[in-house]
Amino acid sequence: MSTVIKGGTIVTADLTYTADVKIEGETIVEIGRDLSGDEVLDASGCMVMPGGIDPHVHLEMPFMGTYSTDDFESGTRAAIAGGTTMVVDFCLPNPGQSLLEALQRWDNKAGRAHCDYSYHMGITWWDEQVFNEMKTIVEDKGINTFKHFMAYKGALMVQDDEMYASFQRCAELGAMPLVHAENGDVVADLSAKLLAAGNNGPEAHAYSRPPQVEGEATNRAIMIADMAGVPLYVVHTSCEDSHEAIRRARQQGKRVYGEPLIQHLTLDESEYFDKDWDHAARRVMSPPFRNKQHQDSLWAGLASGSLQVVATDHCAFTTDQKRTGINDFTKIPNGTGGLEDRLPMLWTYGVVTGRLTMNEFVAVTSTNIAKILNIYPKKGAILVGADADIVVWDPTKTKTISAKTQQSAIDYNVFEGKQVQGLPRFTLSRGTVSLRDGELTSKEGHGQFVKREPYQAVGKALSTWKELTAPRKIERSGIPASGV
Ligand SMILES: NC(=O)NCCC(=O)O
Ligand SMILES: [Zn+2]
Ligand SMILES: [Zn+2]
Repeated sequence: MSTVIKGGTIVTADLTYTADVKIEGETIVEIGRDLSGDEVLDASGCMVMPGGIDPHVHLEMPFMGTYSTDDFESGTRAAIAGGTTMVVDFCLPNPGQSLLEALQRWDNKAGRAHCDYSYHMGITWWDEQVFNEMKTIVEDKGINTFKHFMAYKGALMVQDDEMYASFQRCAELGAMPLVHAENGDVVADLSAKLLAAGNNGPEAHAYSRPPQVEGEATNRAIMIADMAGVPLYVVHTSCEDSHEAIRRARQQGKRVYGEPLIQHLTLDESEYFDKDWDHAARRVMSPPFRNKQHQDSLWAGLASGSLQVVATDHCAFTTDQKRTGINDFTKIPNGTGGLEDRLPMLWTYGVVTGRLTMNEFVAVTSTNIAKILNIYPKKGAILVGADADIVVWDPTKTKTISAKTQQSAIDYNVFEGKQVQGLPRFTLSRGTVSLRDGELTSKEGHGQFVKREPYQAVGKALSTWKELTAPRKIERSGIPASGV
């Protein structure tokens, strides 16, 4: 059975051209003019692009005494509806729990996925068992990224010595560390002071996490990664303070990547000042939304290449779950949704406004992260031999975002009322048409785990340089006799 996507404009991270795309089974087999096949999908007036890859989601995540409400079923259904064909979740062991045991738990949940998926493994505690299991995770389980939380003191947070040890282990294994970069000690202290002063509303969540806590932690993680000789990926980069650290590190030749979220690019801190408690609490996430200057910095980073990826950190809690923190902002579950809206929002606020080109759009929603995750060109590409993960994008199609029509299982949408221009006409997941003329046709359980190989090139370059520049003992002849 073959499918031909006909009459569209192929848009990749570096090329724009007119051609048809032929798919057999799960794979792109031909790109050219006047192709024929068993089924034809009309792409006239549309862009044919690699499906979106969201490298940062938390589906059914155990967090702050509850679980995020979107699971692998509803979350990946939302992904497909918005043109995203792969997500990367975070497997998070409980303190003291084996990484392999945690992985089993995540595998049990992910079997319901509508699109392909992978995991980052969380380093949430540290001892010899974790050190040993990291090797199995990389070499046998196909996971080459390890996440470290520098915030959430008393829960997921790791200390600097643990982070340094884990980063060195990543270097040995050809893996890459990720960081949630906020200074958790400062956040805890600011939170306690705000609460003691009676400042218990959702706006205090933002006050407790100023840009400095993110800038400091980003700098610290970058320096620790440099000393360990590993590349570093900084998740949810929300402000200039963190972006500046990443930009500077890259100018110095360090392999550091930054990931703004669609929420931080398009929503600002005024959301927390809303008189409606629910409105403000629904937008509580870490880091919090920032002001316009920080947003401008993130947009500039995407255009100039100092920031590489736009994600969602989709971690959706219902209003009822948010109300756990009604008298204490530190108990409001942290997280917002966005999986269905990432591509339409970025197209509308990025491409339609001229902040990004179409090719840059593809780069930051798909191709760059495929390269960073070491799955390119299987994913993130319109090339012969690549997986047929494709979005046929209609730039004239519009809608008003509303919780009433969304796939996500929660009862609101942080982008409620936003008019978007640019939506998928078709979404194909490994050759299967999963969204047809805007209607979902995807199947629960279609998604497969994507194995990721260790990093060869960057790992080798960094370890070679590290070895060349390592401190060496100076051999001396004629050492003077001791003066004693
Ligand atoms: N971001 C957020 O507030 N919740 C999800 C967990 C995390 O990424 O920190
Ligand atoms: Zn985080
Ligand atoms: Zn996250």
